[in-house]
Amino acid sequence: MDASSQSTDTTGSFTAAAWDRIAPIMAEIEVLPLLTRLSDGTLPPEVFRHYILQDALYLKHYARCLAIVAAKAPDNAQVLRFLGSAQKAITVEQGLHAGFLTQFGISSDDVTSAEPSPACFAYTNFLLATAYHSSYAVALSAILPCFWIYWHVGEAIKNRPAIAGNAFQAWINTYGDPQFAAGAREVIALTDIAARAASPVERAQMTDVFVRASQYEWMFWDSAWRLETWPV
Ligand SMILES: Cc1ncc(CN)c(N)n1
Repeated sequence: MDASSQSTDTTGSFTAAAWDRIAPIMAEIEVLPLLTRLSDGTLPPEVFRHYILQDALYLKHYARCLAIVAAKAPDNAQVLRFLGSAQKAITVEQGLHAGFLTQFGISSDDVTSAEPSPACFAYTNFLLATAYHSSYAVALSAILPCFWIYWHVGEAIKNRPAIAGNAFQAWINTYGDPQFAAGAREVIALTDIAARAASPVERAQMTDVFVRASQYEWMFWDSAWRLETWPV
């Protein structure tokens, strides 16, 4: 599936070029065992438990990154648009997490006391550092893969034949939901607006952080599949 098949006309835009740049990463994401096994319902529960617990930690930091990016927006209209799409994404995902945490026997104490995996720690720290220290345009580009890649993956899995009794169906429904797609589309559009106002140097930084965040998306799923913990 390419960017345009998701009915966002990004032709010739910054985001279309950025999406092309991550094509090799997307090809690797599409064959990740965690996602293929989630899609056919055969993912071992301990892997999903690890993933969803790490994801709860991730989203806690991600929500703060979104707030920082919103605060950097150049005008009130963009602050409000960005906060709206961020709020939409967080609310949808919080609903999903609440259901899964219960389904997989994870308490709020487990979430509070959990240690981030190396991949989760690296990704969230990269996003927080970029949000704090970079311009609005660069920070926005760093947080975009989180929306866009999940939208892409959710859409691709949703379009496969549904497996009766798939324990992970709610995950597929959330990221395949038109509401999630709408939030992602808005952030893509805002990123293109920011890119048009950015200098060439800033646009190069935007591409760099977009690629780096996409690499971290791959690493996050891969690390959960390996039940990654700190080696020492
Ligand atoms: C690691 C990660 N990346 C992205 C998403 C989708 N917002 C997520 N839930 N978790």
